[in-house]
Amino acid sequence: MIEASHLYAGYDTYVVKDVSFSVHKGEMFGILGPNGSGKTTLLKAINRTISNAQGDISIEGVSVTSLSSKQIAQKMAVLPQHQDISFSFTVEQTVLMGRYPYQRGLFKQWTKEDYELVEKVMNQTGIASFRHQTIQALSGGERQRVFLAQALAQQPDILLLDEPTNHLDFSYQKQMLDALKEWSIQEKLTVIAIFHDLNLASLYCDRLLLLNDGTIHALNTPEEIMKEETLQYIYQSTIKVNANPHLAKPLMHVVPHYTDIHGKSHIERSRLLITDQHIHYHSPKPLKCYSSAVMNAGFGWYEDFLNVHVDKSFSMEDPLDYVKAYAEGEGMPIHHTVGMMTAAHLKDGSYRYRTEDGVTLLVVVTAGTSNAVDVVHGNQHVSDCHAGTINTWIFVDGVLAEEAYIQSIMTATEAKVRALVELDIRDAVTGTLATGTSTDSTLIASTQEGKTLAYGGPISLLGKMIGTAVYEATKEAIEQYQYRVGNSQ
Ligand SMILES: Nc1ncnc2c1ncn2[C@@H]1O[C@H](COP(=O)(O)OP(=O)(O)OP(=O)(O)O)[C@@H](O)[C@H]1O
Repeated sequence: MIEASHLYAGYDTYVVKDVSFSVHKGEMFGILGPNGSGKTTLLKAINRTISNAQGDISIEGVSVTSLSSKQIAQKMAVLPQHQDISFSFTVEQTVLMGRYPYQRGLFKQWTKEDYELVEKVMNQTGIASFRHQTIQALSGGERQRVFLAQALAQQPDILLLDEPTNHLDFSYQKQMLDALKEWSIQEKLTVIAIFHDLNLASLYCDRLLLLNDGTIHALNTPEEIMKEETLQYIYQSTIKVNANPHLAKPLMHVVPHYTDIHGKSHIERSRLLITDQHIHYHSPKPLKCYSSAVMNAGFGWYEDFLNVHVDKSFSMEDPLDYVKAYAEGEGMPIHHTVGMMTAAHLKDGSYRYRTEDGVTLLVVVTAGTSNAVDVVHGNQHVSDCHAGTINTWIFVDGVLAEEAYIQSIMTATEAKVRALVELDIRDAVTGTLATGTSTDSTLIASTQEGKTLAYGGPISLLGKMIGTAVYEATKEAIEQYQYRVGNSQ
């Protein structure tokens, strides 16, 4: 364990003021803070490379003031922010310098162990292939890795890093942090690193120290530190915090503030195209969409929304490939397009387009009810996917909160069920009232511009609009479907 108590450090005046903390063995500890908040000065104070410093640093209970500089170097290695490269040593020679703290005797020579260790760290940092090149002939990122190798060759218990991913491309940032994390877990290396990237710090560090104007503003786990209010206060900037979709970690993103040259986007009826083969809605700007579509389901931003007609006998083995190929054939880029499919006749589909109280809504429903299911008796059905389905699209001109997306889908589902019940649609297996079909799909997409819509429940403005529009459109689409089926018998 390394302990810093009541550290003061600076130049003409103290920049770091009364900073105390401890870092456990094998911990990965991040130091964050705005430019000029004192991060580098704090690192120098820990490493005792600043003259104007007060307070104590102890390693495993032993104060560093009682250790020689060689002893400190055996315990602690540093990767500074900027490296002096006025010399022209080769990569291998530079890494070997990390072994100086271990040299003994009058005739200082490198041992077999030194060379073996240097070989190991050069391989770990991916620099062995250019071992004979001079350090000056390397790129900024390559040099960064050479100096990391040098620090590792020191075999320290504690590694201090000032912006270790500076100069590194995306792939090497990940490689370096993965390696540091691995060493901290496997070899109990204690890592204390300065970060500017909030996401990398949160992903890799066990705890974070947030420095502001030379003092500790917060010291806690990434989950506790990464609060929107804290970050906005410290960085004086709008930073949004969401859940990382892959890990139980916060995900930070800046919200840019500039005038969009494309202007505002609106939901417009004229952008909806209905043919026998497909229904297509195109938005000139991406809409924030949440869907259970075949192609590009989940949350995302999309410009094209596609509902493709397939024959009732369509084999459901590979619906995604089919929708992808169809979208590409129509010139709709896959990464821009949400795609669904249905066996319903698209011309029987129904839509509602209306504006109320500054909010515009477009609802599009296609319906076939041959696979109608009573959700209460789903267990009496065999698991089999058919293309007869009710697809519900909801487009909103407004700023929807995340809960409004979920509530809107609940409201739309309740409105759909109401239409099915009123039309006495029955589950063919159980004979009971159906609540949907076996493969219904829904999407809700919003411009995220205009009026803020915090809720989508049945008596909110948005919920009221969705409730009636989905009910009416579903009822009309099913009636048209029934009329067609009745006439074809
Ligand atoms: N050698 C120096 N002499 C005098 N003042 C200095 C020196 N180095 C840094 N400072 C001042 O100390 C303050 C803290 O600097 P420091 O480099 O510790 O901040 P930092 O948080 O690491 O900043 P950055 O994020 O920009 O790297 C700054 O106001 C800086 O101008």
